[in-house]
Parts: sequence; structure tokens; C-alpha cells
Amino acid sequence: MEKIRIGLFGFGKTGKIIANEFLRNDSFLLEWVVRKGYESHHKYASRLLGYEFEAGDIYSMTDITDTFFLERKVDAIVDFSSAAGVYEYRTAAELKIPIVSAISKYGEAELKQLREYAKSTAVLYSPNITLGINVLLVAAQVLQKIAPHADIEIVEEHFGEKKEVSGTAKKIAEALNLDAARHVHSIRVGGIVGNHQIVFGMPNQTIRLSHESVSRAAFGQGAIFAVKHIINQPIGMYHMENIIADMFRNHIPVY
Ligand SMILES: NC(=O)C1=CN([C@@H]2O[C@H](COP(=O)(O)OP(=O)(O)OC[C@H]3O[C@@H](n4cnc5c(N)ncnc54)[C@H](OP(=O)(O)O)[C@@H]3O)[C@@H](O)[C@H]2O)C=CC1
Ligand SMILES: O=C(O)C1=N[C@H](C(=O)O)C[C@H](O)C1
Repeated sequence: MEKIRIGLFGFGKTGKIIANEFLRNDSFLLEWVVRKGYESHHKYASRLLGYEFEAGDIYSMTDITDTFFLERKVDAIVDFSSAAGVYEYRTAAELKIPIVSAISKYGEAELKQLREYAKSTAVLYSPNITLGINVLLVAAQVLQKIAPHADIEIVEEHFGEKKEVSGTAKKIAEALNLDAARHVHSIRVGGIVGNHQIVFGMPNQTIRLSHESVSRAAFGQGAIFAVKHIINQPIGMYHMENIIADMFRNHIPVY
């Protein structure tokens, strides 16, 4: 069976792990990686990650010309770079290459650009691409409907250097119609990859829905799930929580 060819944006703390998850999965071929600078320029991501084979030719964003995506065909683009990365694959969208964006903090302009791409190709955007967080997101909205009077607070924990408030927590707050500035509480310690807890407080009981990304490989597994889904979809914008909500609908136990 033909391998699914991947073009990856970003080779940082998370991008390297994402690259590794695609490299170790026989269904995929990591064709190239694009990063901001020239570190490891034209080396192979596979070699840098300890593999004996050559895959994932590393480019800089400055290498992207109008013919880049024509000359280096992929079946999907996966973006773990930065918000600015979204402007670099316009011609890929025009070529109808599906796009999975995992950027957690977009401004309005970048989000608008991503929505523009969804008029030409299939785009999946997820500020937290783990299956677990998206199950939590759907479950929390169901629970809020079941217990509409519960007090709700969101706690997010990340590694000490993370500057911005968790995009995941903001998305959870938005889904629950909560003011993120008041209801999201951030903890920055050590090397925590990403933990999120939604606390539902009621007079006689507390319900806590929580998710812990133990390893950044969880994001790679989510990206793999997202690519396998998106490459078979028609043009449009997709989100992980919609896919998970459909799975809830199809699997809810009937007593
Ligand atoms: N959706 C999800 O589940 C998750 C999302 N994320 C998000 O992924 C993104 C990356 O996170 P992380 O790896 O920790 O960040 P890092 O800062 O460690 O890495 C960023 C990478 O992107 C590259 N880069 C930055 N700007 C551009 C650009 N304009 N074009 C191409 N490459 C670029 C950098 O290149 P260089 O190496 O040359 O500097 C670097 O390789 C963040 O938005 C983060 O929030 C992270 C984890 C999970
Ligand atoms: O920066 C990260 O690492 C992460 N960012 C995302 C966020 O801000 O929600 C997702 C994940 O928690 C890790």
C-alpha cells in the first residue's frame, strides 16, 4: 500500500517528536521538514533522530518558493511551527494539499488565513491534537448540560518556559462559555508537557475531568489520527472535537 507522504512544519520541542512518530509508522513517509532557521539545513530528520535511513529533508522557511510544493509533493502538511508558519503554505492549499494545523495560539489574521485555505482544501485545526483532550472537551460540554448550575474552573499546567496561557484551556473555556481570563488558572513548573483539569463544583459533590499529556508523542499520535482522517475529506474546515463528538454519538451506550 502507498505510504502517506508528510511535509512537516516545525522541528522544535514538539516537531522533533512529531517527526519521530511519523518516521516510526510504516503507513507514512516523512518527505521534508521546514523550520525557521538554517540549523541542520538539508540534513535528514531521520538521521538526526537516530535512524539508519534517510527521510525528512530539512529546509528553511526561506527555501519555500512558488514551486516548492509542486516539486516536493506530499499528501498532507502538518504544522507544529508557529502562528506565522500559516502564511508559508498558501500555494500548497491552492494545490489542494490537506493541512493539519496544531498551532495553539493564532491571532485573528492567521485564523482568517487558515479559513481561506479551507475554501481550497481540507484543513483540520486543533490547538490540542491529542485524542484525550478532545474527548474531555466533548465530555465537559455534555456534563455542563447535565449539571448547568455547577461552578466550573479550569486548571492548566505546563513546562516552566511556556509563556502564553494554554490554547487548549482557552478553547475549553470558550466551549463552556466561560471567560478564560477569570476561569483559567495556569501553573508553570518544571518540564510538564501539558495537563488540563476541568473542575465542576456542586454543593455535595465535585466532578473533575482531567487529561495529562505524559509525552509529546501523544501529539504525534493525534497528528497521525488527524492526517488519516483529513486526507479522505472534501474541502472544508475540520476540528478534532467534531470527529470525537461523532464518535460519542456512534458509541454512546444505550441502556
Ligand atoms: N496542538 C497541539 O496538540 C500542540 C501544539 N503545540 C504547538 O506547536 C507549536 C510548536 O511548539 P514547540 O515545538 O514547543 O515550539 P518550539 O519553539 O520548540 O519549536 C518551534 C519550531 O517551529 C519552527 N518555526 C518557527 N516559526 C516558523 C516559521 N515561520 N516557519 C517555519 N518554521 C518555523 C522553529 O524553527 P527553528 O528550529 O529554526 O527555530 C522550530 O523548529 C506551538 O504553537 C505550540 O503551542 C505544541 C504541542 C501540542
Ligand atoms: O506549548 C505546548 O507544548 C503546548 N501547547 C498547547 C496549548 O497551549 O494548549 C497544547 C499542549 O498543551 C502543549
